[in-house]
Amino acid sequence: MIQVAPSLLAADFARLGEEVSMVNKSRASLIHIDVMDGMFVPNITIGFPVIKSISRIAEKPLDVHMMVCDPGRYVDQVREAGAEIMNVHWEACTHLDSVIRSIRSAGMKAAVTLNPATPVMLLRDVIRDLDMVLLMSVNPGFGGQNFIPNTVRKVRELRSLIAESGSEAVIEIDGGVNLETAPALIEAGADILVAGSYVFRASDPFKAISDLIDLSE
Ligand SMILES: O=C(CO)[C@@H](O)[C@H](O)COP(=O)(O)O
Ligand SMILES: [Fe+2]
Repeated sequence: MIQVAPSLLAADFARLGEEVSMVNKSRASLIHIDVMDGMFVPNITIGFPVIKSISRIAEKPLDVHMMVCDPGRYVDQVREAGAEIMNVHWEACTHLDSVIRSIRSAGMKAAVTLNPATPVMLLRDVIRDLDMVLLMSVNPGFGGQNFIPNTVRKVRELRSLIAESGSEAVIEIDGGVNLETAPALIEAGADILVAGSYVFRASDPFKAISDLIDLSE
């Protein structure tokens, strides 16, 4: 069954506690948190003090998506903030193998994210060391963008790479996910769908999460 990770980027930050409580009570599997530094991507979002506060009330594991330059600098801070999964961009790491090792040594699950223009095959030599691969289905930096259809082909390619290599990595997709774009992703082999605007702009966010999960039944 498909899993859903609501992205808090689309939440109302003035009511962040209530939004996290909503996710706690929903059928979502993870809480997705987008950290942006204004360098790797043009936008700036939230940092460690906010993640720490979220982790105090969150009843689902925190999936922290680091859209920052040289994310290996922050492994200890991400762990101390309460993350279970640390997602780093392939494009932001000069020494990716070493960053993956330090994330796992810190006791977190290691995830690598690929931008839409970054080929799946570039993960061939690290795929067995990953717990998750996140494919961006929009260019990172902002919520509410349109889904890039080529992602579906990348999911299939990644599914084959995982099978051939004997990796246990799960496939997460992020950007423009909704009831129209999700079916092809599920069919292609995605495991987890991140959804921001689709969930938090819905009149009934609980139902929105449930409807996405029910697509895979
Ligand atoms: O990482 C990002 C954007 O860079 C995402 O996690 C967005 O927050 C997804 O938002 P929607 O496209 O679902 O509105
Ligand atoms: Fe994200």
